[in-house]
Amino acid sequence: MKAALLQFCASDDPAENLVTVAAMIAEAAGKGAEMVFTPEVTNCVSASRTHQSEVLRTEAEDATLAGLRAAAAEHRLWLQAGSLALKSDPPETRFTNRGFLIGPDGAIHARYDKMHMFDVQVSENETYRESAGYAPGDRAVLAETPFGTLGLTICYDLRFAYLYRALAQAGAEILTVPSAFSTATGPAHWEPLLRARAIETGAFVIAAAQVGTHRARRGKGRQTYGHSMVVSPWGEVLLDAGTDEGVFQVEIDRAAVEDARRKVPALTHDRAFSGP
Ligand SMILES: O=C(O)CNC(=O)[C@H](CS)NC(=O)CCC(=O)C(=O)O
Repeated sequence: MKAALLQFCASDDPAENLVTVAAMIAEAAGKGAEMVFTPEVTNCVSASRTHQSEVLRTEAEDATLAGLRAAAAEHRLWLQAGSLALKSDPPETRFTNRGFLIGPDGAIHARYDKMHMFDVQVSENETYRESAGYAPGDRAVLAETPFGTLGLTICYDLRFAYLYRALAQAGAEILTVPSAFSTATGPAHWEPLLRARAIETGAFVIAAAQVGTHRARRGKGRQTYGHSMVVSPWGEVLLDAGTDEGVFQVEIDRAAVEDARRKVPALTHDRAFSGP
């Protein structure tokens, strides 16, 4: 499968971001991509809840989702919208951080709501309270494609290894981790966590990421780490996109999953244990 990861720097303006991402999807299609992966919060990177309340929409009314479905259908490719920030259906007043798998028919084949909320203080002046703005999901999601079974996760989920193990044991061959990783944690944590998840599960890890200093009309701008990555089931880094924006292509051969799991069948060696 020819995979294309889109790495870019979304602003807090969904209309502008849709123009950017639609052009990148067309570029990927022109290069022969069969499946395209976009980062977390493809539609809007914003630290202002007031601003988000104004520009975000429910899934049914979201123009980015409609635009991505149209692009997938136009170019006849599979598209993973890493996530979109959406308004939730009432009575939930917080937003939802939701990933989508869209088929070449333009239909939505799967949805995943991010489960783990980034509530951390990474430094004296850098605090995140994702759970104040977003309602977490509570369901792990597998999705079938002609190129293999996907296990859908998002960003901070990456730190919860048992989620990836559960997805792989349930059949995932490709684990996706669309992200907007912080520049405080990225340098030390991003690559080793992605490689560990691939090695532990014998699955491909595909992580399209936001990058750069995000322009914001309202509230503080944010910085993200970039380094969109693809890791093989053996743990090798097949792609590290660095900090440039662009379309990055990688060939994914699902036979590598079987090969890695035949050599090291750790996924079948779990032991029940008592304590601690
Ligand atoms: O806030 C939004 O609109 C969308 N959500 C995000 O960007 C989230 C929460 S701030 N980012 C992460 O999970 C980064 C995790 C991370 O950097 C780590 O685990 O170290």
